Amino acid sequence: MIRFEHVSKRYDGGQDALTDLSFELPEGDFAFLTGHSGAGKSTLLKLVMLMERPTRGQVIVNHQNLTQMRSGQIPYLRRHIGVVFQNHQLLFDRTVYDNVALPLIISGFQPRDVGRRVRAALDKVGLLDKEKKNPIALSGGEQQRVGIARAVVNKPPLLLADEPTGNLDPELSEEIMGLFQQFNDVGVTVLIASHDIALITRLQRRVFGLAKGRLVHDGVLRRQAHMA
Ligand SMILES: Nc1ncnc2c1ncn2[C@@H]1O[C@H](COP(=O)(O)OP(=O)(O)OP(=O)(O)O)[C@@H](O)[C@H]1O
Repeated sequence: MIRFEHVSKRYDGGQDALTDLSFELPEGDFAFLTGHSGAGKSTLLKLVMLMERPTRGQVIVNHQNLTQMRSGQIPYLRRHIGVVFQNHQLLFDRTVYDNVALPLIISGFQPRDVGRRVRAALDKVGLLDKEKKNPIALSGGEQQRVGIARAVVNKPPLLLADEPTGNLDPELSEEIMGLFQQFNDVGVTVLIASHDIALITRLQRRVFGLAKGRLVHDGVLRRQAHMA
């Protein structure tokens, strides 16, 4: 689903954010991306979404080589990628329903299909009864679940998340991870950037570790390693 081949990224006037990065995340996999602040996690996710372009190397997403993709094709690529952010970027002057509906309206869905899909997405994250509320009236965990519903409402085959549990306590973080696992169980490929080593170690999934823009770990983190 995602393949990086010798990818480097240098921002204008900056140092290398990523250096000679190669890895593959097959369709249907679930993996974490971890590393210190500034290691390059967000940059990697931005390259997958084509919010940034690599300085060198190839990025292949969903069978498409992004290096050759023209700007006009980017909205089509993004339609197949759901993204969840730490601060969930919800619109606080709209209802929960409107927030989740937004990607469908942008994609030109018919109103009848919008309603059906929005409710299906809210149902999956357990918020069907909150559709008329303003997100400001919801707890942090519920707001994050609205962000997840919005990310999956288009039924994307790939779900990316950048620190999705950054503001949540351990119990809510587990709940949110449980939701990502449910989407993975039905075939969605999931890649989550997170600092939360304790949570990542508990979940025993594949972990890509970045340090100073280089891949320094690829595999499940052993519990003993975390305890040491
Ligand atoms: N738009 C930008 N312009 C210049 N440099 C940038 C830009 N975005 C990121 N960087 C630099 O690239 C490096 C990697 O940043 P990135 O945000 O990808 O790291 P990160 O692992 O996501 O960090 P954090 O955990 O703090 O979010 C850092 O040195 C950062 O300062």
